Amino acid sequence: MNETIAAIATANGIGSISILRLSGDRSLEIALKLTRKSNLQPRYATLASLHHNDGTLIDEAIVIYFQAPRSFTGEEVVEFQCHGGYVVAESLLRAVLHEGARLAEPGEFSKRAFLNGRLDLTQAEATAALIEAKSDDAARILARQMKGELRGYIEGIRDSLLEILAYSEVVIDYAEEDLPEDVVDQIEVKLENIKHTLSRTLESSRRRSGLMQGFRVAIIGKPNVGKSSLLNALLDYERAIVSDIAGTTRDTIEEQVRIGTHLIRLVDTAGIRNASDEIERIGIERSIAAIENADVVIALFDASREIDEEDRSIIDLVERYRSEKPFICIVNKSDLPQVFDMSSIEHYHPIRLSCKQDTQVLVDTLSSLMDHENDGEEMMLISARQISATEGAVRSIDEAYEPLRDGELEFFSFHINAAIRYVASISRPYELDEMFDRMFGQFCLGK
Ligand SMILES: Nc1nc2c(c(=O)[nH]1)N(C=O)[C@@H](CNc1ccc(C(=O)N[C@@H](CCC(=O)O)C(=O)O)cc1)CN2
Ligand SMILES: Nc1nc2c(ncn2[C@@H]2O[C@H](COP(=O)(O)OP(=O)(O)OP(=O)(O)O)[C@@H](O)[C@H]2O)c(=O)[nH]1
Ligand SMILES: [K+]
Ligand SMILES: [Mg+2]
Repeated sequence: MNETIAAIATANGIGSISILRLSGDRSLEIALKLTRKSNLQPRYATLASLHHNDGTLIDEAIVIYFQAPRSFTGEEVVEFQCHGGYVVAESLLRAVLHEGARLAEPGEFSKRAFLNGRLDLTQAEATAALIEAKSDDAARILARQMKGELRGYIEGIRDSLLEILAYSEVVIDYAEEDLPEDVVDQIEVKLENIKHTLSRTLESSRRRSGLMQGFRVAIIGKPNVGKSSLLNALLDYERAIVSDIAGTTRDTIEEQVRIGTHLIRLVDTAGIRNASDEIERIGIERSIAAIENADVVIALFDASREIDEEDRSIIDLVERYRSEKPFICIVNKSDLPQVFDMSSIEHYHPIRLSCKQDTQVLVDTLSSLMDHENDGEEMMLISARQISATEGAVRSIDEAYEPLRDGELEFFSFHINAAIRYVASISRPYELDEMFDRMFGQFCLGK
């Protein structure tokens, strides 16, 4: 008999309804006691009065019984939908604890669902992330992963690697001779495909990492072009200090803002200046760091001043990095007399605007750029854990080629085994049995 766990599943605070969940062997028994009913029909919403042991009425609530294994955790589950607020659900919780349930640890319902094979780790991670998602884009991908999209992808790769490993193990154990040349070629092609798939996933996950935490948009430009003014305009409040003194912003400022359905992390940097002294040099380095850490870069120029050396060092940076990431060139202060020579940046398709008046044109540009970034339906890894495991798998596959060609199948198996473990760790642990099932199932070795 396992322990029956209980928790209030809804947020703490005033709301019309709260849900309390029970999971474990004694869930039904406890529910029957509180409802004073003789039975609860599985998966039916039943209106019932709930009572404490001493007969005090707790609430009138909706009760739903999920009979094992057809429940979220795979165990016996009962849900109570009671009245909200601070008191009722707490009182109900005390009642179920009194009947022998214990308070669940954080994540314990999901842990049980995982241990009972209802969820794999990608689904558990996606569920946790979905609850914290900050944008529609992230939520869309996470909802699909919660339903098993990434799980299916990982299982497919695990299966292909397992097939290769099982084959290698059979040859090691039972074949007298080396692998024929064409078989080596075939295995190599299969490995190459797997590696290619994983590498593409890694690449697109890194490229689109902004989806989860918000796209980082860095604003660079020489002093006084209006970087902080632009940040404030996009945020719609006076976050950064703005003044006509060059070098007002000394440290990097970062703030989140929603643009359309997207979440953006805006980064205001110190103005880039020619490296005449130590402090200014640090300013340049900070801007380069900002570019390198950004998903999108806004390069800002000042329409009311002549183009100068400082602008040129910005243009140099645009030129240097623009093949690596999207740049948006903005010529600010369009409300003032226009002095800036546009021809020097014409081929970057600059946008003219005034931070003092209207930044909508930039908002639209950013919005369509983000829409475009999210187009890809490629598989996406959502955590550092998943990424490092995938990198490990690619590394292990790389190390497997040489022993395969040299006919050293023990070493080959060793590396494929490592690759499987890496891939498996993303979803659910690998068990040796799976390989044996493959080996004996597929190759009919005796009976
Ligand atoms: N009231 C309530 N709402 C909820 C949840 C919950 O646990 N309770 N969920 C909690 O996260 C989410 C829904 N996820 C769920 C996933 C599986 C099962 C479930 O009973 N699965 C069974 C039966 C499947 C079926 O009948 O189609 C199973 O997998 O065997 C329930 C909820 C969001 N909304
Ligand atoms: N007329 C006009 N003035 C602007 C506009 N945008 C910014 N300014 C002014 O330009 C000056 C510099 O603005 P900041 O936002 O501090 O410029 P910055 O690029 O952050 O400057 P540093 O942090 O010193 O590098 C301030 O006096 C702003 O009021 C604009 O669109 N039109
Ligand atoms: K300034
Ligand atoms: Mg500033």
